[in-house]
Amino acid sequence: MFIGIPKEIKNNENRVAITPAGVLNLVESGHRVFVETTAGVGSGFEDVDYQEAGATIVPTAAEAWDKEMVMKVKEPLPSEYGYFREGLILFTYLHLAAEPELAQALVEKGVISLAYETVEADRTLPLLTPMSEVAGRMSSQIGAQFLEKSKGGLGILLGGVPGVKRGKVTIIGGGIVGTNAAKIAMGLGADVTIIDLSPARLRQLDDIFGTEINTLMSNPLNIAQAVKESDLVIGAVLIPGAKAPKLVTEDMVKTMKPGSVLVDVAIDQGGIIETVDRITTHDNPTYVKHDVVHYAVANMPGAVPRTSTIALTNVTIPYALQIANKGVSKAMEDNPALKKGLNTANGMVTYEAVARDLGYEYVSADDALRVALTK
Ligand SMILES: NC(=O)C1=CN([C@@H]2O[C@H](COP(=O)(O)OP(=O)(O)OC[C@H]3O[C@@H](n4cnc5c(N)ncnc54)[C@H](O)[C@@H]3O)[C@@H](O)[C@H]2O)C=CC1
Ligand SMILES: CC(=O)C(=O)O
Repeated sequence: MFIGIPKEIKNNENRVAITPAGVLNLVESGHRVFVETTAGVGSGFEDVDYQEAGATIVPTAAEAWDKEMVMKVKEPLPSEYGYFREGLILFTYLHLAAEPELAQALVEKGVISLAYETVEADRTLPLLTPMSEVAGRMSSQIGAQFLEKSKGGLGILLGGVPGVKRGKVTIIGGGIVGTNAAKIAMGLGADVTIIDLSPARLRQLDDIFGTEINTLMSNPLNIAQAVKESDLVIGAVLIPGAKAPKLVTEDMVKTMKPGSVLVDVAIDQGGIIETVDRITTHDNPTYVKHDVVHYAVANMPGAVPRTSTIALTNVTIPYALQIANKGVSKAMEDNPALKKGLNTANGMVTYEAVARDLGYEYVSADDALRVALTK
């Protein structure tokens, strides 16, 4: 199979969808990889590194996009929709429930799109996990920074010092992002509370962290109380594929101390905080509303591209190899985890939560692919 790797164009997105080691893997299996020039530079990989691994460097995005399968990191931006065409296999993060225009373009053009974030194996999301680990760890670091006075924050140190109270951090959603946010916030010495909807998950968190953290059941009363008392709130909820529920209301935000900080990591699925009304960028990451600092960057791992690119491609390449070796239909037939990744095919929406949230008819992956075979 011919596989194209365009350079990422989102603001400050320095990750790339493949490393030279990944190229070698694909080339050794008989495939050809076409990498847009300088695509890897932000992650520390030069064109020559890819060439030595067996890739062909192409001078333009168009020459990466015209291959049978395109691998990316972030969801395509409107300027890339022109590259879509019937039968193109697109393997990347998509977050379609929060990206209706992108969903429409993929459907209209008949793209076979597989979203990293909905590939699901044994109730885990293996292609989301490493980036959630990165973003979770970053969220506490970032929150701590924006609590500094010069950054618009309250002017507190999360760990306090002897004789001075520690800062309070509330993490809503105790999955991968939440657990990693808690590790770093606890390491900084903060007083940490995790809120989750799943009693089983709260029990696991209690087993992991012991009495060092507080766990709370997710309900509007507990969230309101915790948000009011917190210096930093981190949004880390996910309902796979679906638009994130608004769990922190504007009224709750108004009860926070001026200079408190909200980091809505779940912004890539639309965000869980009502006052997060825009996606921010690494160039301009925050805005202030009701005197509270809001951070809503949808590609947080893009700020640490070397770590993130390697972590991401460690998990994506084995799936890309299955698609390239067997063809997309057989690869999905053999691997139900990959089939869960299918979001659109042949003009149909094949992920139920995306179809429901965006108002499309849901067609199962099997039915959508059957239509393709009879075309
Ligand atoms: N902004 C960024 O750069 C990045 C954002 N993310 C996003 O972070 C979000 C979280 O991802 P993960 O931690 O990997 O998901 P996860 O599936 O590991 O964890 C989600 C948690 O939310 C909990 N939950 C569901 N409904 C809830 C509710 N009503 N109240 C409280 N908890 C609830 C679940 O029980 C689960 O423990 C996703 O939207 C993901 O796409 C991930 C990486 C980077
Ligand atoms: C998960 C995601 O969208 C990211 O890492 O940017």
